[in-house]
Amino acid sequence: MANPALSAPLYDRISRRNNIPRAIELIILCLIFSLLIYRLLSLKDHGFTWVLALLCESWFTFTWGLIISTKWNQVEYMTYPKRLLQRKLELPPVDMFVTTADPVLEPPILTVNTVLSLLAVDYPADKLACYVSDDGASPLTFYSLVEASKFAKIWVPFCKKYNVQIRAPFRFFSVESTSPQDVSLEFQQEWKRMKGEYEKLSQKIEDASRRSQPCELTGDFADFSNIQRNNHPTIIKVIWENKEGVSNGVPHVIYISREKRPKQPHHFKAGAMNTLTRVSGMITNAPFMLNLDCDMYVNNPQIVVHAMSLLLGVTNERDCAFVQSPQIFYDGLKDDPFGNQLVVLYEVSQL
Ligand SMILES: O=c1ccn([C@@H]2O[C@H](COP(=O)(O)OP(=O)(O)O[C@H]3O[C@H](CO)[C@@H](O)[C@H](O)[C@H]3O)[C@@H](O)[C@H]2O)c(=O)[nH]1
Ligand SMILES: [Mn+2]
Repeated sequence: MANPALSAPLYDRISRRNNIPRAIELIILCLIFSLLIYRLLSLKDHGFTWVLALLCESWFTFTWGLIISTKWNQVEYMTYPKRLLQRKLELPPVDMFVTTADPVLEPPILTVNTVLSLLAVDYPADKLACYVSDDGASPLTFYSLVEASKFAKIWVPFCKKYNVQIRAPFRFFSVESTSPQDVSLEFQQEWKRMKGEYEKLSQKIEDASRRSQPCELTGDFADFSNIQRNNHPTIIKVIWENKEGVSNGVPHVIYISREKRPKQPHHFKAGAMNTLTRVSGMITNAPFMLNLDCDMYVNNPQIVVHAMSLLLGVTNERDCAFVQSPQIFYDGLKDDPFGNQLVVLYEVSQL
C-alpha cells in the first residue's frame, strides 16, 4: 500500500473569503459609473473643463478596474515542506545564481553575504551549487568569495545546528547585535566565535579593497592580471567543490566572469544569466535554478523547499514554471510611507 505521507499534496491553494471587500468595490464601481454618465449627459452644458474632467475620470475608472481585478480572486498558497523532505531521495538538484557587476557600487561583502545565505539553506548540500557571475571581472570579488567559502565551512554547520533563521551574517549579527542571553551557554560561546570570525572576514575584504590589488595576481589570480573589465576572455574558477557529496556540507561555489569585448553587446543581467545557465549546464546541470541579485539575501532558510513544494507539487508540470517569493527591503523607512515593500502586491492581491 502507498505510504500516505508520500502521496499527500505538497501545497494547498486556499481561496480567501473577501465578499465584503467585493461588495464595497461593486458599490464604488456603481458610483463611479453614475458620475461618468452624469458627465456625459451634461457635457453639452459645460465647456472644455467638463471634457477634461470626463477624460481624467475615465482613465481613473480604467486603472481602478485593473487594480480591483487583481484583488478579486484572492488565494494563498500553503506549502508543506516537511512532506517534501520525507521524499529526500526524490529531491532534485538546484543551481543557485548570483549576479554582481561592479565591486564599487556593489561592495563584495554584500555578494559574500548573499552567497553565504544561499550556501546555508535547508536543502541537501550535495544537491546544491552556487554560481556567481561577476561582470566586473574583479579580483577583489574573486578574493572575497575564496575567503567566504572558507568561512562557510564553519558558518553553514553553525546555522544548521542552531537552526538560525537569518543566514546572511551581516543581518544576523546586526539583528542580534549582542550575544543573546536566554539561550544555552554553548550557543553563546559559538555565537561569539562566529561573530569574531565574521569580523575577521569583513576586515580582510575591507583591507583588500584598500590595496590597489587584493593580493598578488599569481596562481589562481593570474587570469585577472592585465585585463580590462570590458575586454577579457572568460574566467571560470571552481572555488569550492563538495567532492565527497556530503549532504550536510558546503555546496559547490563557482566563480564566472564571462567574456567581454568592447564592441560586443553584453545584455547586462540577462546576458549574465544566460552565461550562468550555460556554464552550470556543463558542470552540475540542475533542472531547477534559483536567482538572486548580489544585494539580496535569503531571509528564510526554507526558501528552496517552499519553492520546490510548489514546483513539484503541481499535478500538471505545465501549471508552474516559476515561483517568486515576496521581496522585503531592509533598512526601509518606518511604516513604509512610499509603499516600497509592495505589501499590497504580496499580501493582499496574491493571485
Ligand atoms: O551588466 C550587468 C548589470 C547588472 N547586473 C546584475 O543585475 C542585477 C540587477 O541589476 P541592478 O542594476 O541592481 O537592478 P535593480 O533595479 O536593483 O534590480 C531590479 O531590476 C532588475 C531589472 O531592471 C532585475 O533584473 C532585478 O532582479 C531587480 O532586483 C544585479 O545583481 C547586478 O549585479 C549584471 O550582472 N550585469
Ligand atoms: Mn539592485
